[in-house]
Amino acid sequence: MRILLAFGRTYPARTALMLISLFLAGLAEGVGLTTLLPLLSVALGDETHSEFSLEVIAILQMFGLAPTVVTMITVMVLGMIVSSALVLLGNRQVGYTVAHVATDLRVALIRALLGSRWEYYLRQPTGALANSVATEAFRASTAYEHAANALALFIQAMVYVVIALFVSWQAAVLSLILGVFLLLALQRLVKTSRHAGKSQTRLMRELLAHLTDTLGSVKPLKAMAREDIADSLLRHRADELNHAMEREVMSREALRALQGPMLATLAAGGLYAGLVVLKLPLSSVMVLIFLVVRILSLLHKAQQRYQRVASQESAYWALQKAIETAQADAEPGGGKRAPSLQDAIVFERVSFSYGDRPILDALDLTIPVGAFTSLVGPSGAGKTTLLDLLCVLLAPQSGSIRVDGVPLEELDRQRWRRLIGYVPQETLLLHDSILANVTLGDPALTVADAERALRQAGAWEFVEKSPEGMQTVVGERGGKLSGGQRQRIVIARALAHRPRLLILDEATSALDPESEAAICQTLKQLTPAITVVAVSHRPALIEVADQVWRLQEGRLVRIKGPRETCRRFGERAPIGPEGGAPTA
Ligand SMILES: Nc1ncnc2c1ncn2[C@@H]1O[C@H](COP(=O)(O)OP(=O)(O)OP(=O)(O)O)[C@@H](O)[C@H]1O
Repeated sequence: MRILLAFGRTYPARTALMLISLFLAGLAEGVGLTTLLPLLSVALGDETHSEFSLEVIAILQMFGLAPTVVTMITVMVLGMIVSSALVLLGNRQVGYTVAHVATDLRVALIRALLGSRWEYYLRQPTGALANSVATEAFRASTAYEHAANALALFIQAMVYVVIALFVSWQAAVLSLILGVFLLLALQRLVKTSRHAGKSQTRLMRELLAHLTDTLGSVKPLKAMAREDIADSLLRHRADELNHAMEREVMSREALRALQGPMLATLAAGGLYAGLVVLKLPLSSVMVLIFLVVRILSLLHKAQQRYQRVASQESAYWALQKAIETAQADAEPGGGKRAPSLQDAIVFERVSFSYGDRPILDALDLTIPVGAFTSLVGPSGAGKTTLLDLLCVLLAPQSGSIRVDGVPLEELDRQRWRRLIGYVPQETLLLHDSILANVTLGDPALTVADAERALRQAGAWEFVEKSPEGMQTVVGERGGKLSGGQRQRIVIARALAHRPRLLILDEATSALDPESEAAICQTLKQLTPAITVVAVSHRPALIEVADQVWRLQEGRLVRIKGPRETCRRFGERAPIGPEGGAPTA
């Protein structure tokens, strides 16, 4: 029941209210039931009342109530009504907490992941994340529900034990011993469920991670008639998951099925012991049998709930671990200074490596504000890495990056990033309208902002012609649009919030030369209001650039850009040939 403690710490008020109402419910039921023995005693016409019956009758008389059958039935029914009302209150708390648990876990995981370092985020399979948000959060919340119910049933069983103690302590002790024996005998089935639950958690993560990857590459798989490979891999994992689920169902049903015969045997044994061995009056034996069977059945139900906890809780711990590891790898806090972007962004002897693999080697670069800077270089040279450093997604191992003389790490990171419009290599669109794809649901952006951005990106012509204009839905990953149209929408997205620094990573690779030339001219016109840094091999982006740098073997060589520009923007001595025709 570690999970209940964990939730108790997170939701102390709710948990306390739940426990108090469930305890009081058990107490109310117990008080109502105390009249059962004298009631039966009166109804069966016992000549001598048991000690317990006499005490109950004395208490009733103390409250001015005559110990008639009607009074005792009324007390019993009232006890049940109060108990049910309190159970409702307790269960309402459980229900509310369950809803909160799922939502809070989802939000905590998403926040932790979005706040984690870029390198950590890259290692997370998106399918596993989707699984955590959907299935694991749900299973974790049901684990809490079952744990709370198990506890409620256990409390109820203990109330009955206390009543049984008053009726006959021997019978109460006997039922407790039998109860513990029953629980221990069936503990193996709980263990099986726990193992099956753990396997389900692991397999579900793997399955969804694999499924997401496969769904992302359905087109080439279908085109090459290779979907059977994906199908068989998915089926293999699904079969394993099925097997784990079957094990869990089997142990759950076995536990449920064993309840009937075990309780019948114990009741028969109790009847025999009470009547023949202990020679108790029939009313006492009936009450005892009722109590023993009720205690055992409550304990058994508590165990069934506990079994469900055992099978579901692994999802909670897996989710909690995912949240904690993401939090442990959180982005270091940025600085407090407001970014200005008036003069230049300067890379000074910047070195970066992934593990022990060097990518950038004491690199120098000046990006003048208001200019159009292009970066070229062979695949894998580290161009995207350089852009990631600029967006503070990565941090250099040595050297410094300064914006108007202020080190990047001293700037307020969020404010710096808000100055950036970023167009990534992959044109990932949401399955939503063009408008939603441009604004990304940002309430600060208007339809007019989206239209302006679409015009700037050269997308307005085809958007206008689309049947529903900006409300046209682009399909899964933008599948209803051409590659070039998708790229233009992604460029519009980067321009919608009026960035001061536009970063383009192979942003025009899917465009035909004419469209590309047109967009490049538009992008060029954005300068000097916007500083543009573009990674590209395409002639058009190189032609419009004020300076072009080639990245090779971790160093930069300038291949275009007048010496005066460099001096004007305070750049150090150029490293390579300058002013020549683009050679990339
Ligand atoms: N997260 C990462 N972890 C480890 N290595 C990485 C990571 N990201 C990139 N690399 C490696 O670093 C090198 C530089 O990658 P980068 O994406 O910056 O190159 P690029 O010049 O942009 O290439 P391309 O033109 O093909 O996009 C590559 O060899 C790549 O394999």
